[in-house]
Amino acid sequence: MLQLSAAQPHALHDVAATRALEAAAAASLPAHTLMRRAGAATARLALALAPHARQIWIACGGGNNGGDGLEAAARLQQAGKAVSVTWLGDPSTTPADARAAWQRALAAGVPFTPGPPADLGPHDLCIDALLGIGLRATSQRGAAHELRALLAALHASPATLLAVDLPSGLDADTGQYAPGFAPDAPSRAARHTLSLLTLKPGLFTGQGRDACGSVWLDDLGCGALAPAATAQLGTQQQADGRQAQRHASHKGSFGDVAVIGGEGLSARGMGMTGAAWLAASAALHGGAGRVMVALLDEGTTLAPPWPELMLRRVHALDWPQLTAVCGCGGGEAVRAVLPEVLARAARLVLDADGLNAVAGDSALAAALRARADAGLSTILTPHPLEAARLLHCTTAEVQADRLAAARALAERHACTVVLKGSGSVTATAGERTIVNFTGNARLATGGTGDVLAGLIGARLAAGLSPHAAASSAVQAHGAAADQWPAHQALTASALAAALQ
Ligand SMILES: NC(=O)C1=CN([C@@H]2O[C@H](COP(=O)(O)OP(=O)(O)OC[C@H]3O[C@@H](n4cnc5c(N)ncnc54)[C@H](OP(=O)(O)O)[C@@H]3O)[C@@H](O)[C@H]2O)[C@@H](O)CC1
Ligand SMILES: [K+]
Repeated sequence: MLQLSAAQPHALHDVAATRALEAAAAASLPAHTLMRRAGAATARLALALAPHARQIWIACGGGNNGGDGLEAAARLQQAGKAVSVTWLGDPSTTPADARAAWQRALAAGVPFTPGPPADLGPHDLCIDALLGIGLRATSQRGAAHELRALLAALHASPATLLAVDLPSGLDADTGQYAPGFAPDAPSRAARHTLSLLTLKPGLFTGQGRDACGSVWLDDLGCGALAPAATAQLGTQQQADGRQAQRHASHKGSFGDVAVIGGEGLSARGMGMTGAAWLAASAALHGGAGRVMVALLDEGTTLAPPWPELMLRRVHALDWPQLTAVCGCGGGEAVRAVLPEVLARAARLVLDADGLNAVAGDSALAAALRARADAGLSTILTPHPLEAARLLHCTTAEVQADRLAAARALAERHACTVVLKGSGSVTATAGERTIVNFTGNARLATGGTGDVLAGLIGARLAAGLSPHAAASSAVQAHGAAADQWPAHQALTASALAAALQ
């Protein structure tokens, strides 16, 4: 068993791949072995998480996820713990593995109760074994009401919560709760999830991170049988331009980045030059050799906030040599320069208002699509609303399946897509989709998206492939936030300066 960290990448398997592994493993092992291992792993983690728990309440559903809970109950009872189980199953209809586990729990003397003990406290433990990967949009046997009542009790309890396989009601593929399953309020209790056999993508994106808390994996001894991963959690740390180059380097060795954005105050009375400066600062601190800034503020001449930055007009950019980061604070002014940017930038990171402009203009969308045919690389960095505009759907539809949305965008525009949000997703056609595991809610502050765009630009300029540049920058950006001192405000400009 291991506790997940961002230190190394992990394979992710969707439900179909996990089911295939489960079938292959079950076929090669004596009956009930997998569930016994699952129950043993759950009991082991329960004892490690709450060694002094006075009470352990296990809520078990009528399927095999409930069977895992029953198996754990038997073991915890044998270990001398005060366990109680609420089981929604029916011995005549429950799957064979779960029925065997129920019999073992009965034989071990586990007490069965209709609901949770009245006085569960913060030092106690609840185990959520209501629903695993067998979640369906609607239940067929009508136990749904009872199940939701037990889930509400788990969510409201002050006790540490350990979810078996995944938090009940969470879709393992998408990271979205099925309707009616999400907690009413964020929990203050500690949360852990013990993923069994495989790690599923839904644990790490959308609502998954908040639902799961700390994630643990036990492959039940079947890791060697695992099929090809369907996605990947995290990525290898990539050497950026500075580390990859030889001692005899010069500023041209690390690539040029040109940030194009920052609508001026005079255009519509809303100055957005800060976004361009932030992206430029991130590119500079992220290792770019030279950083140019082309502000969309015709008529105004501003001194750059750092002397290393070079001001340019868009028409004076040396397109074949540079990586363009376009759109940060671009407002409406970016629309006018996009035809040239899309046609000429050798490498392009398109962000924010650049994406909105493409979403609303079929000629720009066609120009974006044509870049791939011309051998020009492009990375799009939408947040969910921008992705929805590009896909001509709602934000809720994007969030309903973030991996699918990122893949659809990558396919449609023949480029790399970073779909931002909790568990950012990097997708490129023909590459393994990567779900990011770094970052936290402190990044939800103005300007951090501009910083990310600039950092991606620096890595693309340094020669990484679009997929590697995007995924490694997302990981480094999140890691910088994870390492941020608790007592220090996280601002986008400080984040840009702290990038490595
Ligand atoms: N077999 C093995 O060897 C291994 C299996 N493993 C474990 O099995 C888990 C998968 O088990 P599974 O396939 O039985 O599905 P599971 O997650 O228990 O859900 C089915 C139950 O949920 C119910 N239900 C569904 N939707 C509902 C809804 N919307 N609202 C309300 N109820 C709903 C459904 O009720 P029904 O709709 O049939 O009335 C049925 O009772 C997996 O996650 C892992 O933990 C591991 O131990 C590895 C070895
Ligand atoms: K569960």
